Amino acid sequence: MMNISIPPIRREIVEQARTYIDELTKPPGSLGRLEEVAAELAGMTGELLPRVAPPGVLVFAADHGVTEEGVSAYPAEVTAQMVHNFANGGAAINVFSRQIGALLRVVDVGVAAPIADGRIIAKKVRPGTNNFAKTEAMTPAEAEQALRIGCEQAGSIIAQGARTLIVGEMGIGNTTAASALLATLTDEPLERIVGKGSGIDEERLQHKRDVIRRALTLHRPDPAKPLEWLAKIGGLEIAAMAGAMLAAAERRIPILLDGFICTVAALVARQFAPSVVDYMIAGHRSQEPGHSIALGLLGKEPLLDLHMRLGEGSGAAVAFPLLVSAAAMVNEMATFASAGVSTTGVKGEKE
Ligand SMILES: Cc1cc2ncn([C@H]3O[C@H](COP(=O)(O)O)[C@@H](O)[C@H]3O)c2cc1C
Ligand SMILES: O=C(O)c1cccnc1
Repeated sequence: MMNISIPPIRREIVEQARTYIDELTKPPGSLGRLEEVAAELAGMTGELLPRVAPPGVLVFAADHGVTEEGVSAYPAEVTAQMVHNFANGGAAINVFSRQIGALLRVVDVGVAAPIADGRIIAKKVRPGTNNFAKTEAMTPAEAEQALRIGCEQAGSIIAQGARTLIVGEMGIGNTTAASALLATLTDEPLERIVGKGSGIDEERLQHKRDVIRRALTLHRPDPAKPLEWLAKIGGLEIAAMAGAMLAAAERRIPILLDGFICTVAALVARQFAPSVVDYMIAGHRSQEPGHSIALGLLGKEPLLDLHMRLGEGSGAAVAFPLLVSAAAMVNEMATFASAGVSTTGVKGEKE
């Protein structure tokens, strides 16, 4: 098994940051959630004055055998087609990555079709998973290999200078895998967990739930055995995403979460090392209904709710400028003392 060692959050730095933030030239608490985010970033990085840029964006791509059950609005070929689109810079995550000055890498961990493009990192564990409605998606060894690839890619983008990690995905059918994983972590019924993903109609949605129900009955997956759990009903990109998050937390690098699939990958990471959650900030709330359930399990309140439902890391990338604002506030604002601003309000009216 993997050897994961995550340092604890620096609680004393969180406290120091809170005290310092109250000394900045503003009524205490008036920058709201940004103040909390700044203190959290300080505790994660161990720096009273944290820096979050540049962000590193890792997009992991893989295919899902379960697509043969007709669970997505799009054919499985779209995964490979979108990988080429990523290489050419034309996808949403390319646009938002450029906007935020991110280091962006796209990694093939299991696309079914051959990808021969020097701009895509070639780490194919296998060409897509098996249909988990019929058999195990992959072997535990393959799940572990994908996890390790995620770890390595995060380690390398961080070594390249990334100070925040955003993890995205591309994989037609992956809302089915993510929903199946989530269903084993909660008592919520499939009616509340499983959504329309890329946009299926009501009839196909019923079918998607049936497929997941069948798979859960077949495999009886146990999240307490995370590699087997991932192997039975997971996905290669989901495993790689979880691995990347674990590696970021090991290096005190804040993780900015994207939507449904990313948040389920965060829950997967937690099954390997619970304290990884301390290094996560939820970027946004996706429209996929299971996302709110997954966020609830993680205990995270998202920064944004823009009615997005894309994945790729897009929601996290759009939320990233809020981390920049939080860090800039502590790095650049004057204190009452340095600016010569009076801290004493009218008696009884301060705060
Ligand atoms: C063109 C296109 C671009 C995407 N980018 C992300 N996804 C998102 O949709 C897929 C999951 O939805 P489902 O489980 O319904 O297949 C994933 O690839 C996810 O990243 C896309 C989907 C499409 C069609
Ligand atoms: O929230 C997500 O990550 C998501 C939702 C729908 C389709 N693909 C991804």
